Amino acid sequence: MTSQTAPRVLVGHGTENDFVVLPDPDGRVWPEDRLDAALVRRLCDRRAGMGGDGVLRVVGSAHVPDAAGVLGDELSACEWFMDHRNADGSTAEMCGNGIRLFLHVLVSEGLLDRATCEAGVLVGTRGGPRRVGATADGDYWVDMGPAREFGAGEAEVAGRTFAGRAVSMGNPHLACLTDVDVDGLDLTGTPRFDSGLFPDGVNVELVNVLEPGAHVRLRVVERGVGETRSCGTGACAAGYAALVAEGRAEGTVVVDVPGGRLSVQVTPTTTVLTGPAVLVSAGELCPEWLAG
Ligand SMILES: N[C@@H](CCC[C@H](N)C(=O)O)C(=O)O
Repeated sequence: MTSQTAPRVLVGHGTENDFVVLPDPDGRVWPEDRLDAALVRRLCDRRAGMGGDGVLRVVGSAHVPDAAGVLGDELSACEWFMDHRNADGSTAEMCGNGIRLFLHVLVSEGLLDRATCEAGVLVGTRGGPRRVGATADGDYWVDMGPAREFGAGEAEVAGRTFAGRAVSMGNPHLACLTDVDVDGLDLTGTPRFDSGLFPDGVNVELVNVLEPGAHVRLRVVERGVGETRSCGTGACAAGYAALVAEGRAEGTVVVDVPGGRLSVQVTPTTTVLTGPAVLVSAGELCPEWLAG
């Protein structure tokens, strides 16, 4: 079979935020009109598809029509582009767990050598270029740039109202520090929020502080997905909010999520997220399923 009839597909996760990964180096396997929102929803379906919180297309930036617009002068510095889709088929500007898995896939698929990966590379995203690299112990880090706070807001979720900070990590977040035990919340519903503050929707983080400015527990309801077991950009927003609550502009915060543990290092100009990336399986999509 050729790649035209049976495209390669991988499944992996970062702290159990899981993704269907589609290698497409020269952009010929999954052009925009083929990988449309309906197919993304089918791929992410946990019963009738591969199953995942989203899709990551691994594509050369030169083959993404709108890459020049988001990467500007740095287009040529970003050989690769993380084309991220949420499970509902929508696109997002950034994905902190996904971009670590993206780098892991570049190496495992032989598209990037390990030494370059360890040194760190710029990857294009719809939120702009992000530097990503590997740690000596096999984890991955990504520099998201500074957390940008743009107001205060509220979300109604689990029958309660939570107040939080509106924070952009490239994508929008409402990071709510709360004394309500987040482990006891039913997060199956859709959060209500101020669409004036968040015209493009929002990811809602509910955060218990375990150690002020140093350690938090997080649950998250993601835009375009629902509750997930982890959100890397959400962890960054939560880490930033936990530090600001202590009057600090920098520090390192351990973020426990249902799917594991992440580390977030904040300075006024950078937010470095570190955590694992795990590949679970690799194979081919069945042409019969694709045609269905
Ligand atoms: N899980 C991701 C974020 C994915 C995008 C998000 N749902 C959005 O729409 O902004 C992460 O690890 O950051």
